[in-house]
Amino acid sequence: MFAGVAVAVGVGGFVANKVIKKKSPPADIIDGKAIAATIRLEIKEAVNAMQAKYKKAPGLAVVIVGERKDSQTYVRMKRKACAEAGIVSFDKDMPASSTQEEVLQAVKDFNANPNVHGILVQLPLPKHIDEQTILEAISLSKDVDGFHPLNIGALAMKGRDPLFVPCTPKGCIELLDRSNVEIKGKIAAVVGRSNIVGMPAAMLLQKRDATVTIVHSRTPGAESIVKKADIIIAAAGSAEMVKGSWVKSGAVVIDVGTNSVDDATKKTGYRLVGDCAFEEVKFVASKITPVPGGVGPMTIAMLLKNCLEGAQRMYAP
Ligand SMILES: Nc1nc2c(c(=O)[nH]1)N[C@@H](CN(C=O)c1ccc(C(=O)N[C@@H](CCC(=O)O)C(=O)O)cc1)CN2
Repeated sequence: MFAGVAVAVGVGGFVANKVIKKKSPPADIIDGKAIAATIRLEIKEAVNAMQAKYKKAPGLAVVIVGERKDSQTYVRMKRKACAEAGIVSFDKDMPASSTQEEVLQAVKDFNANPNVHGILVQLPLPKHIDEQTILEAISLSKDVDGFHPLNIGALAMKGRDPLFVPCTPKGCIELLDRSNVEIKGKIAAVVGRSNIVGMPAAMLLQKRDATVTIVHSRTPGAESIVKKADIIIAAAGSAEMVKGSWVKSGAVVIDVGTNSVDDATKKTGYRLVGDCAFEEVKFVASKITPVPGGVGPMTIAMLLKNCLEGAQRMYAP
């Protein structure tokens, strides 16, 4: 943000009023990587305690269908995080040619396995498989992604709580809480309305007594709506869409986007950017998450947390 400051400037005995544009100091960075690391240690301790008490470790089934590079990276990260936390991962890697029946069977087998407390099917699935059918086949009590319609339905209802909350929106709220950002009574804008992030994030904010508007690709005057918000969750999947001019001075900005843009200066040929124009927004917001290193690591930490909670419910209901 630029604040206009009127100062008296003396030039050779002549004093004139001049407006100097002074840049606000940059926002505090909400370090999702560090917060996620702390949470993962907390989970590891809780897993050790569960081992000591029940002689059981939480088990997470991770199903991946196909060879998408990004999905393989995320699944590798999830399995590594499980191993570090003492959570046993049950791996099911299926070729892209797998039929819907075969994927359904994998889910049913994990539903029936008492050592599996959480089942995650990495999205997106190949086009010939109906995602919704697969997600609805996951046992409610093992739905660690929180994508089952009954879990989503409970999230939408006043006075009801789902068994599991989707990991990325849960991570956004955890980032706000651990950064001492008050949610109650605040105006919030969620940019994006996906089932995985935007819509559940809006419901979570509302459950915490924020007044929430969801802004999407068909919203007229999106900028002026976002500009009223004290808390912005940007989850549109559109690189650097939220500009500095969209953000109210002092707002808290949680950027969920991970968009890769070409960058010839990088060894990889690309770099990751969020849904916010970070270099502009950081001079307007009071707190902001970076990309990478903001919400992404929290998605995995929350997956572990959901799996632990699922196992705890089974052994100590
Ligand atoms: N079954 C699910 N599928 C998908 C989900 C999900 O929650 N459940 N979310 C996304 C992808 N995702 C997890 O699966 C995910 C995305 C990003 C990150 C992350 O840590 N990103 C890093 C950058 C990593 C990189 O360099 O590529 C960051 O932001 O710092 C973790 C998990 C879609 N599918």
